[in-house]
Amino acid sequence: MTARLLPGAPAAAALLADVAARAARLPAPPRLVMVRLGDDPASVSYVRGKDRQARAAGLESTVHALPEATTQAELLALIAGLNADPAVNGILVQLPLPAHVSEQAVLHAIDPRKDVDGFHPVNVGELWAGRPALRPCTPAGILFLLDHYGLPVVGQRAVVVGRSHIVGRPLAGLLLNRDATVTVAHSRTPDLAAVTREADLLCVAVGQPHLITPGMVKAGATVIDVGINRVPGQDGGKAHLTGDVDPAVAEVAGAITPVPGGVGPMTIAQLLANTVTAAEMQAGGQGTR
Ligand SMILES: NC(=O)C1=CN([C@@H]2O[C@H](COP(=O)(O)OP(=O)(O)OC[C@H]3O[C@@H](n4cnc5c(N)ncnc54)[C@H](OP(=O)(O)O)[C@@H]3O)[C@@H](O)[C@H]2O)C=CC1
Ligand SMILES: Nc1nc(=O)c2c([nH]1)NC[C@@H]1CN(c3ccc(C(=O)N[C@@H](CCC(=O)O)C(=O)O)cc3)C=[N+]21
Repeated sequence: MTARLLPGAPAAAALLADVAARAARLPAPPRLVMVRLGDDPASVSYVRGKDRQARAAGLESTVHALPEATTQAELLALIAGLNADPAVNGILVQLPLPAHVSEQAVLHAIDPRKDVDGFHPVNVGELWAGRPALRPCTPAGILFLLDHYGLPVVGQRAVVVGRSHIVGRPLAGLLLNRDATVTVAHSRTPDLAAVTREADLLCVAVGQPHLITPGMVKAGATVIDVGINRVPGQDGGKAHLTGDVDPAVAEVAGAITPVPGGVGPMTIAQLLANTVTAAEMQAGGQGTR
């Protein structure tokens, strides 16, 4: 059997159509402001992609590209200004930050109502309490993708490999809120294969190329590959992106997301959806999901 492929593009297009329709109903186009420090090529490229897609969806987007040497106090002052500006609906500070800036201090400083990454402790708490709030983009995008393809979540044995604050933990929370039975595995999990083989729904967010091999996957399972690993080309060929899941897993799984072109596009679409949700909330509507 070869697994059904789950490309992100059609699901992202469906989400973006909804984003554009909701944005058009607001009194003014929602405004997203992104901040990045330094010139890490991956960060530059991600922020550029988000900026371009935001404009394409009818949102306003501003990027503050600050020098690597920006102090924490300067960054906090910028965030305070954005928090106070009623024309700004969503604020994203691209991670990772340089070592001299405390990620925690920055994430705590963003107004939770403008926190389109869903990383502020208030939004983290609301997620784990199962209450509406802004949700982290990659996990929320994964749930949208599963729903788009009609894949079940309720009652599924879900295994999340990875427990980061940006993917693994919030994904586990969202799956739990949707009535999956959730296990979270990590680098200290003994016999990872025994755990992953239990999964009907296996989500992998580790950052190790091809960590998950066919023998670690239950026949027919749905496999969500979050990993984005840049591997050097062979014999001077071009570098390319590959996931945390060995492509041979497609011979065992029932359905699988590609890398690139799987979860990545969902993350960006969900960021724009969160920006519209934030604008709706600030306009006094309900709008959290
Ligand atoms: N497609 C998308 O939109 C996005 C993709 N990514 C990609 O997803 C991957 C993960 O990102 P992120 O969550 O930020 O990564 P982190 O490095 O923050 O976390 C990695 C997690 O994997 C665990 N881990 C490491 N090695 C193993 C192992 N051998 N077995 C089991 N668990 C292991 C770690 O465990 P421990 O906690 O014990 O150290 C940790 O919890 C990366 O490739 C990243 O580029 C990230 C964000 C968005
Ligand atoms: N505050 C903050 N919020 C984030 O959401 C955030 C962050 N910081 N720091 C880095 C990670 C990573 N991340 C990705 C988003 C899109 C793709 C994506 O679109 N990937 C394409 C490929 C892109 C390429 O070609 O490089 C794909 O998978 O098809 C990947 C990774 C968001 N992150």
